[in-house]
Amino acid sequence: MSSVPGGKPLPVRKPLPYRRVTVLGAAGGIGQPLSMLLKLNPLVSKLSLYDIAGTPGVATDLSHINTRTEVHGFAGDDQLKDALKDADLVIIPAGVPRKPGMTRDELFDINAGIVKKLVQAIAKHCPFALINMISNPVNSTVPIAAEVLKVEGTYDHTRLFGVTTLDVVRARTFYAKAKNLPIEDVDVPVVGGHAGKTILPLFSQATPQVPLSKEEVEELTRKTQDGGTEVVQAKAGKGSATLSMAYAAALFAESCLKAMNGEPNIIECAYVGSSVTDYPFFASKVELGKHGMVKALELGPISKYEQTCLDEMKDELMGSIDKGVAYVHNTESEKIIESLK
Ligand SMILES: NC(=O)c1ccc[n+]([C@@H]2O[C@H](COP(=O)([O-])OP(=O)(O)OC[C@H]3O[C@@H](n4cnc5c(N)ncnc54)[C@H](O)[C@@H]3O)[C@@H](O)[C@H]2O)c1
Ligand SMILES: O=C(O)C[C@H](O)C(=O)O
Repeated sequence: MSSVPGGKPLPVRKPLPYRRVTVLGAAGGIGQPLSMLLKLNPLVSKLSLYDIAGTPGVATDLSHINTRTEVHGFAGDDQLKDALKDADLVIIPAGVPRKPGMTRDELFDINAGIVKKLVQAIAKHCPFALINMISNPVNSTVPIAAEVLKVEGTYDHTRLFGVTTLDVVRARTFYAKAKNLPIEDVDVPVVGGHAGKTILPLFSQATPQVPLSKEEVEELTRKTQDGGTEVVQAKAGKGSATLSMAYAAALFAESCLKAMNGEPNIIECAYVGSSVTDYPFFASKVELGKHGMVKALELGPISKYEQTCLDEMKDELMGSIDKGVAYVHNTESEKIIESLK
């Protein structure tokens, strides 16, 4: 405590570490509300907002909010380098969203190129930053990012995360509602990946544990798996989940920052390179630390039904991973052939 002469002691706050967060795709449906939540987060000292256009406006708007976070807007290829400079954490919601009737995989052709280019820039300008990948199809965009980082020589699986927090947020909401539980006390791990049947909520490990019939488990699992599609249909051509996703991404980012700042026992579900299963990438609970993932946690005991779901996701999850890896290898080979012409 310090004090002014004759006055009350002034509280002395321990300064928070200086943390820089960059959002790539910040002018979009997720990017804008996510940037606002980050501007409200005292753990974020500097927020760099990047998009192909529109970010100076978003940044100026947010900069008038009286919180400690400094906000800067960057737009276009020429400013990508400055947007990434010294970033501790880069969040990527850049890319196109689904329309009704589409699968996430149908976004691959457009989003793969966007993600590749952005991750190449991260490798160059902030190689030690943690990456939170939101762009779909996450089951492929994370393997794409990993391969790009390998080509650039900066890959470390402990720094690359596919954001699957929205699946956890949905499973918590649906479970709490179905069983009339206090929602703030509820947790449900979600493992696998982030598309259709690769999304596997583990209700057998939900807390608090209340009995669920076979039908209830199947219904809650289906509802969680179809959560994204439900929003896409309700928005009827105007995009996919943006507000709940911004909330989920802000939660995950906050956990990354808390862990970076040395807070212990930070556990989140995320889609990461791990050896928890035979899949090279798999969503599971992970422990976060000062430099990213400390470890991916073992699955633990799961029910027979969950084991069947795990077995059934095999082709889809492996197919999406292989597709992402092949994309980088093919586009890199084409580049070499082109340069030899
Ligand atoms: N992981 C998840 O749980 C989850 C949840 C919801 C949405 N998503 C995905 O997030 C992505 C974004 O969704 P949205 O609703 O915000 O879409 P959107 O179209 O509203 O916004 C995307 C933004 O990305 C920008 N962009 C495009 N190319 C870019 C580039 N090269 N560099 C920087 N920015 C670029 C666009 O200009 C746009 O502002 C989609 O792929 C969507 O499927 C993932
Ligand atoms: O469903 C989508 O296309 C967006 C996102 O992956 C979601 O789960 O809401």
